[in-house]
Amino acid sequence: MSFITVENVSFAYRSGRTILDSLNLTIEKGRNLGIVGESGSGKTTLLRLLLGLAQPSAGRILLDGQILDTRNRAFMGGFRKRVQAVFQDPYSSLDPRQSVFNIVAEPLRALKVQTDIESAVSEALAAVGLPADAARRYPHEFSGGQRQRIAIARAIVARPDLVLADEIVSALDLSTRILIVDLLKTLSTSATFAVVSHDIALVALLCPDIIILEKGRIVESGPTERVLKDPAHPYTRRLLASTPRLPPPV
Ligand SMILES: Nc1ncnc2c1ncn2[C@@H]1O[C@H](COP(=O)(O)OP(=O)(O)OP(=O)(O)O)[C@@H](O)[C@H]1O
Repeated sequence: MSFITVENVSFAYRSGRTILDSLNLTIEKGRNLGIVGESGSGKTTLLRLLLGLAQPSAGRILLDGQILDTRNRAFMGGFRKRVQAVFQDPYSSLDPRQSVFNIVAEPLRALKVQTDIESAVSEALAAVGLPADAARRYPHEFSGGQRQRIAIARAIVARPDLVLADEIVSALDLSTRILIVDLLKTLSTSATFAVVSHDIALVALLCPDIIILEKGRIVESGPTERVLKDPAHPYTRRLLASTPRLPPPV
């Protein structure tokens, strides 16, 4: 069974315009999903729905067959432990007044996860390649790439099944991007990632499956290798044409 199922999901903000239009997709455990589309196509809005930060205007999202209902507090407690997120900007996403230990420990405390917090934080920091003494320091002492590692440590510390990653390397320089992509590849053995990006090349490195969003609609989806080799939709072809160089197939 799919871990996440999105069934006929539409979404409009209060202003009324439809932002997502009848989306259907599934996320299988162990198969990272790339979500690609131009600016404004609705990628972040879709992630907000998948995170339970907003409720679809129509349709439904299922987690292991159970409806994601943001008003169901009992369900949301378990859901938040299983689905975590990392956002684009490693500068604004970390509270500058909190130590790295407190930042990484936050989901464990908020979700009341029964675990040894000290060792869970050390394990998460080690998993993202940061030294143990990073825990005592503060975000401003770290580079952009290291901050993104801290944000990733926070996302994985409660051992979620799914991590939603929204343009998480776009604020970083090229060499740091490559290191973070390598890290996500390694972490993909223990969590599934849904990766939002403008960058098809990056998605190709990480995600066996892809959806292409245009103006809130999925215009193409399937195995990334197939979509890249033989794009069926003109919008996908345009996106591919604007990608300078593609890596070898996944
Ligand atoms: N809070 C909001 N109220 C009204 N409209 C919004 C709101 N947030 C986003 N939108 C609109 O929803 C559409 C989709 O935005 P979204 O951020 O999901 O796109 P995106 O594909 O993630 O874009 P980008 O790549 O630039 O981040 C845009 O037209 C945007 O203007």
